Amino acid sequence: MMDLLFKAMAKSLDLEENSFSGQFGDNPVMQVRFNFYPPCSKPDKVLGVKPHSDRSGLTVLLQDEEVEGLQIVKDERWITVPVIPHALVVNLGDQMQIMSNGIFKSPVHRVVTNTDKLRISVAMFNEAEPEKEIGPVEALIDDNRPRLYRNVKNYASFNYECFQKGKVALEEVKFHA
Ligand SMILES: O=C(O)CCC(=O)C(=O)O
Ligand SMILES: [Fe+2]
Repeated sequence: MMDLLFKAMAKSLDLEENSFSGQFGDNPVMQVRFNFYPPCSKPDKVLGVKPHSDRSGLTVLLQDEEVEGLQIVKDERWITVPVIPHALVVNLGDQMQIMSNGIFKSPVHRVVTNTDKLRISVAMFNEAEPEKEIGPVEALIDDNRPRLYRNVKNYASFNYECFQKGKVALEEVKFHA
């Protein structure tokens, strides 16, 4: 399914259809994380997850059926992603932003807590095979749109290291001529 989606995304930019899907390699990784957010007496001071963009190519998220908490930045404000029963949230991650040379965006998001309800979510992260180098598709680099990112291996673990240190991974992989 992911493969089809990546092929469609490549076609939408007039690219050869394997431009993105080929970069995920023969053994792409699917990581699953179960998130558990207990009630919190100080939601104005404590976040469930601090602001980040996902390290994945693509994330599929099943939110709690009743409790909201996920927020994204839009027009410099935090907007709550509504809970829609039985619906999945599909989010693009950093690896797609890198491969598309910044055309597809990996949005910054966070999770807020609340005083009386616990919240759970399940996130699936589709990532390139770790040892495979990913980078901007050549056809998306030209004089009008210079290369934004360098090629990287093991981006998922690099992103996690940056997150722990309070650094923004996408900034750290910027290309400097
Ligand atoms: O719990 C959520 O709704 C989102 C969690 C999240 O952003 C993540 O696991 O990367
Ligand atoms: Fe996330």
